[in-house]
Amino acid sequence: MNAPHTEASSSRFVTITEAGQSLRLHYNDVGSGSEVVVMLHGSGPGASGWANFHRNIEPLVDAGYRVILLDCPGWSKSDTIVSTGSRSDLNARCLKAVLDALDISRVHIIGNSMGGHSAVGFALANPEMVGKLILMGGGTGGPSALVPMPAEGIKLIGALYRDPTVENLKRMMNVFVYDSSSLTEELYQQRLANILARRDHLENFVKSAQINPKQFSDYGLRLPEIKAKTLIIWGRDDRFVPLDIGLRLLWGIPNSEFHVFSQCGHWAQWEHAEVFNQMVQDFLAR
Ligand SMILES: O=C(O)/C=C/C(=O)/C=C/C=C(\O)C(=O)O
Repeated sequence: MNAPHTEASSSRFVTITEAGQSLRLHYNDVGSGSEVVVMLHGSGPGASGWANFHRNIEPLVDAGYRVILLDCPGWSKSDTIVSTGSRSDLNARCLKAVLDALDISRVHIIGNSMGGHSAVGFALANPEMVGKLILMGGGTGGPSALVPMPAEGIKLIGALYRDPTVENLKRMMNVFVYDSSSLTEELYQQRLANILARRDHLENFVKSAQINPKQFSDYGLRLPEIKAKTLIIWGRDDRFVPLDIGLRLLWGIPNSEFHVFSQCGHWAQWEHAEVFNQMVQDFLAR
């Protein structure tokens, strides 16, 4: 039996140029299939590709895919940045530069929250490079028709960025998932360590939001341009990016379908990992 892949054994760096500035970005590269799946993480403090998707990597690698988890600028071991424009477009440009550097011309993308916004930004800018899209709890910024914005979870993320204490982390994580009893002390400590390891990321996130509070583009009017088959997945109980944003994606993206988990918050790929993994494999294989 093969040894399981680890964060350390799959850890890689690549240097790209973004707006004339050199950026060293971290990614994990797992598996060796000819079809590539990129996973893009969310915007919470301490998030990373590995932290967001560790329950989803192995099944896809076992199914024959190469999985690339990009840590966006401003997260984890990637260089820090102040984002003054659209962070979704910034991440999309960085992903394009990374794929060019790795000589990869076509990918499927799984995006979680900010990662979903960035995946849509990438698909709009580089339609010929996208096979299929899987968007969870994200895909466009812009208003909810039902829930006052910013949603309660997003306000708690802001508080944690400004004041990174274990109390604020627990307050945020408590509304992050449907069943907070599934969150272990080990998970909290790991996440807090990730957060405190990069104070520069925290400061720059706060600075970015002060300069431009609308970090995530509203792609609403451009969604019909997306030709890629798209699977939209949401938690019914998402208190960060409300469910009706998923409906906006379904209305806008011509070739899309929508799956909603009950008893699920903002982390469908973690909270319902087994069903999620099977659904993703079936969708990619269709
Ligand atoms: O404000 C938005 O639209 C997006 C919010 C996020 O991307 C939040 C994501 C949080 C995580 O994925 C996390 O692991 O903390």
